[in-house]
Amino acid sequence: MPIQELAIKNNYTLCMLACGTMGSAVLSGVLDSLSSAASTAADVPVPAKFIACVKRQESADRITATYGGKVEVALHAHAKAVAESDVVILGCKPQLAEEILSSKGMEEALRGKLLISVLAGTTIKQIQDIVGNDTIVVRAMPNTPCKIRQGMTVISFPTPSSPSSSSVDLLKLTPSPSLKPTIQWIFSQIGRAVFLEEKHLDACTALSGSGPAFACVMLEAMTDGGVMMGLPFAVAQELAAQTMQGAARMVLDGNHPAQIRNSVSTPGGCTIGGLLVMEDGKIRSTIARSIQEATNIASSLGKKK
Ligand SMILES: NC(=O)C1=CN([C@@H]2O[C@H](COP(=O)(O)OP(=O)(O)OC[C@H]3O[C@@H](n4cnc5c(N)ncnc54)[C@H](OP(=O)(O)O)[C@@H]3O)[C@@H](O)[C@H]2O)C=CC1
Ligand SMILES: O=C(O)[C@@H]1CCC=N1
Repeated sequence: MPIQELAIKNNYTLCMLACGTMGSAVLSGVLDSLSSAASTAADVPVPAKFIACVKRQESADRITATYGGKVEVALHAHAKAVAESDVVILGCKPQLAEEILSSKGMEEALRGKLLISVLAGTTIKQIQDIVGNDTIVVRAMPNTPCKIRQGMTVISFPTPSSPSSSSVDLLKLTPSPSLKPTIQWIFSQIGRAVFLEEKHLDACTALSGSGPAFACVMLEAMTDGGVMMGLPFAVAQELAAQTMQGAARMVLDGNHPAQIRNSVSTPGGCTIGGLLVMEDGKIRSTIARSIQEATNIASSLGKKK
């Protein structure tokens, strides 16, 4: 069967090849969704067995303590774990991808498999060049709220517009559209998932991948303001977090953020006073430029130093 026609069967084995912060977030969210009755769509393949690959004993112990018997841990025999799997999520640091993917037996183990890379700044072409033409490679950019099933993931398939490759023909390696529901199932169990062209992934890495960190700076600053004005810390933090969540949900429900801002701003009132101070501090360009800077850095993360 040509690799482009790869189809994943139900009750497949999912391997987290490097299961740190992001790998564990995805794993936790998927396991949580499987344990809730409403999660499983009738005709989409779902995983039934899970393997987590890590390097250090303390990480193996952490995974065993967190997931118990639901997840098998592979400490050294990573190629064997991959060989026993159908779908592999690569979750290592970008600079370790080459070492891990070209380790002994890995190319053979990955043959005929679906490899989903969550690595920042590392292109499908770069990964495909390491693993060869017998593995389907797609990219996904999730974020840490996947852990509580409130994540945002952007998924990219190889397409003719992906950066071109010298040694592999990505057009020939464009997987069958029938794989999309399988991949979308994983990431839509743990939040929202959208497909976008790979050329957008560095910006998505900055906006939604790094975004929880940016949002938390804003949240901490709002909390500090409340504490400064005499609120107990825990109360201030709860108010800040719930307020950010509420405003974000209104936007996701279709309200325009400018409209929300206007509706809160009573003429001559306290909100407009606070907003003007924010504008004096150039908060908008500071935040937008942070995304710009993070995008630029993301685009360089997969490059050899
Ligand atoms: N953190 C985030 O919010 C996001 C991260 N990403 C991407 O996810 C990837 C991982 O990031 P993150 O989870 O934060 O990193 P972590 O450092 O938390 O996890 C990296 C994992 O790699 C494992 N590892 C290291 N060497 C090997 C090896 N030789 N074989 C197998 N596993 C190995 C480590 O094992 P051990 O624990 O034993 O050391 C660790 O579990 C990065 O490429 C990043 O760009 C993408 C979106 C968001
Ligand atoms: O900071 C990083 O490089 C990774 C990618 C997105 C979030 N964390």
